[in-house]
Amino acid sequence: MRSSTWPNVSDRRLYLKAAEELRPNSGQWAAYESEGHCVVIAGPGSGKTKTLTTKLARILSEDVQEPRGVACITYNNECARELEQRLDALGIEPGGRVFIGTVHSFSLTQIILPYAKVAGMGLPGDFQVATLQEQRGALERAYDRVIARGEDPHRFWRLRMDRYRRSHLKRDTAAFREQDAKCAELVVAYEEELRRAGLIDFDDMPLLSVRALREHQWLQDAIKAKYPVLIVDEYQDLGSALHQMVMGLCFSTGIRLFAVGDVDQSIYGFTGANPVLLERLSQREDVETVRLRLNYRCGSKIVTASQYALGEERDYEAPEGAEEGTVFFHPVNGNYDGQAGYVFDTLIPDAMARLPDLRLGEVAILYPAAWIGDAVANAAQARGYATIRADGNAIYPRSSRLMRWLEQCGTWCCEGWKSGNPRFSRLIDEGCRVFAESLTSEESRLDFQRALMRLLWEHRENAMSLHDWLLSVRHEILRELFAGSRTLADESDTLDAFILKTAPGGANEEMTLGQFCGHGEGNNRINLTTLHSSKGREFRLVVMFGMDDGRIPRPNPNERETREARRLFYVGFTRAEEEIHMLHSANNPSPFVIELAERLEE
Ligand SMILES: Nc1ncnc2c1ncn2[C@@H]1O[C@H](COP(=O)(O)OP(=O)(O)OP(=O)(O)O)[C@@H](O)[C@H]1O
Repeated sequence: MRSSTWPNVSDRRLYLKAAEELRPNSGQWAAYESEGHCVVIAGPGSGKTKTLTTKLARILSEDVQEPRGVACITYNNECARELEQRLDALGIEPGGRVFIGTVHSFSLTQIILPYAKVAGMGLPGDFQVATLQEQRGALERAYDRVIARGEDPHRFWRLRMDRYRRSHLKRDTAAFREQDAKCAELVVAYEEELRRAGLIDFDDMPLLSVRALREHQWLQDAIKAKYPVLIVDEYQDLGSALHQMVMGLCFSTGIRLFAVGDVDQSIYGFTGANPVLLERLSQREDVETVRLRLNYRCGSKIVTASQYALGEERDYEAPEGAEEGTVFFHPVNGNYDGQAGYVFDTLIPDAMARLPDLRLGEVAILYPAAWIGDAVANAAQARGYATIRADGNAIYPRSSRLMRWLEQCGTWCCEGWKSGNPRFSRLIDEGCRVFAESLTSEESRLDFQRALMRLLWEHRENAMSLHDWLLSVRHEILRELFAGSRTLADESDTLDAFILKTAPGGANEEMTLGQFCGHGEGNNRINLTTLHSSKGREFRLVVMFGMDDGRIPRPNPNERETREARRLFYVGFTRAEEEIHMLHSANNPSPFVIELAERLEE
């Protein structure tokens, strides 16, 4: 874990330098200087994350004294990963005094695991986090008990039940019982089935935490003692549970809040997120609200066009002297395989000729759904382009904390041991976080450190079979750590599924350790991801692939779905710095593309 002298002086210099970049922007500077609750609401590329990370560094260095710290909550593991990278550039690593993670992991690691027993959450001492299989079983049993109409409960009820659970935090209200009575019964039965098996699931985590916080003022005080400041990124996408938590922790207990978000980038309504909560927060009198207008990311033409992409007027603009940027349209005939071929045979080579210093790592191809990405990934592979894929069909989920840690360990074996990137101490720190439940004593952490060093040192070979490497790590390091953990069952399944893919006869049997961690290509791989997962990121050149009617928006959308699809289109569009390429079927463009082209024509 991090030593107590952190952040050190050189780190301070890093954030002070970053702060100087905020100074000319009066809004960013006001947020940086804020002393009470502060909410920054602003459009894409306006520096929300930059302001948030610089402010976090300042708070740690100047406001919050050891051993107290700061909790920083964001939407999903991808966003957490992005934040960690940006904080790393300011000399800040998570761990010790800084929590960076999702609302679920905050609830689990900071509230449920330490306090479940004393707060009387009604969980057995050895409760476990349910695997997907266990959740399915609980839903089937609950469905048979209270509905039993012969439908497939996963297909017809899962989403509906999840949304209901997330939007109704209290189980003892008339609204919960009556708004959708059948669903309410199913929720109660499902939660009973889980508890009967000694399990909690993902959605239980914030729900149980909010309930416990509401019931016990001492619990709120305990969280405040550890984290006197709460920082929230992407507030618009965090649902009512987090909002309730913020209301209690910040406005009744006095934890200081620093939150950023953008209602126009709210794209997770289908999971129960509600952008109105952010507006509501900003209207409070005890909150300083800062709005930002400049978009530092996108060229000036792209900033203007982004408002056509959103379909609403905004007063955003690029800073003076910004490049223009260009919007390209590519109507292409044929199926997705053919269109993906066009990207690698024509679009990218042309772009490389126009922008000779463009690196592949600065290019992203975004698509509306992971299965569409398969066509892109296959076309790239067939033409020898290296890619890095971060959607649900990637060969392993990049959002998995364990897999990220393994990637880092692999990088250390390939070149990191020589270059110090990543440092070995970093692997240990992150490993201690992932396996916090098993590594509870100084002695166990030292054993872990020794065993990991021995294993990685003996496996420093880029060309070695990934399968052999994974098996060794699984066997010699992870087996015991998994056994001592109640929360890593899914991570362990993810790893085992990946090990199977790399086994003889598996789809990735040829994969080497070097390929696994991108050795030799470094960051020089084209980024492939869904529009959803592109949130918070930026690239010099963005291709929006599959921008067809029926894909975005989906067929027969209602008004709410159309609005959310439009915001998704806007999120993808605003990832581009210099060039944005709209690729669509020649005879079936999305209505959003048509409107964008018409307005640009005007
Ligand atoms: N004051 C500034 N001066 C120069 N560059 C800046 C400034 N503020 C932000 N930037 C740059 O603008 C880009 C966008 O910043 P950032 O990612 O923080 O924006 P954001 O508001 O979080 O965007 P989004 O909501 O689209 O994810 C980054 O490259 C960042 O370094």
